[in-house]
Amino acid sequence: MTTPARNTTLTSTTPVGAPRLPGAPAPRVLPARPEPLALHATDSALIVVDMQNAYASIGGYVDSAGFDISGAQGTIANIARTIAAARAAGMLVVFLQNGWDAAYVEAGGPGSPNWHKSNALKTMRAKPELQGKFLAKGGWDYELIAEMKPQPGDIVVPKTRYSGFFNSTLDSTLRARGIRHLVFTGIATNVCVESTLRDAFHLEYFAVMLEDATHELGGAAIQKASVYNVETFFGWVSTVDQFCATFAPEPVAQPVPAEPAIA
Ligand SMILES: NC(=O)N/C=C\C(=O)O
Repeated sequence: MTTPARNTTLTSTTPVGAPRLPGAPAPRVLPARPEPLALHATDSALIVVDMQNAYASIGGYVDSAGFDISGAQGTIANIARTIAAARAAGMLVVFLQNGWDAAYVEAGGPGSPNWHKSNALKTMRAKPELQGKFLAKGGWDYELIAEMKPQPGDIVVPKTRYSGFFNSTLDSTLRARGIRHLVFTGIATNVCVESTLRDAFHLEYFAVMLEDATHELGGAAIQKASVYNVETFFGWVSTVDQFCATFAPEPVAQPVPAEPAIA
């Protein structure tokens, strides 16, 4: 089977974005593929997906289940930069946090596909000595990593399935604040990031993924496929540098000193 060629023909330089009221201030324009995105810090949210020990730390769930997260350190640094830029610009920061109650009632039993597909649950069933360790509320694995502790003004949304919109407060939290654009970062690109971003598309949000602030589960080809899906079907793709440059503080105009009077 051949990999489909990257669709490079349907690009444009005209920015797109949510409609604005007449008289609204000019938006910032984020360079993105396939088109630049016009957005304000105040009608946008940075979504940080599942930056928990389970997904980003050695000894956490995905590492223990055999996935390669050796590239996660670079992703962590890039997300930390993005969070700092978003907070400085006054953009809402939302942390998604994946997992279940300590008794795993929220995970579902054999009647739930989640019980069969969750590699956390499967790994714990295969190794009973790990039972209770992965993604259980109150445990280290469930915690957000040290580099990404929420600050006052940030919002944490717990979730029990891959999509952050499923059975959660995410949609109402965003709508109540007039948010129309979502900037996606986190782990994993091809699972919880893409699932949440796809649902965002169906709920009429303009979603952009910062490709170097995400990390895949499954290898480089999987990252490429997910980026292709987002860019071609569900949203837009940009980078951390482009995001930080777009939302950098605007230079403040300095008063011009008066000419000395000639005697
Ligand atoms: N956060 C994620 O992308 N999670 C992926 C797999 C899992 O939670 O089992």
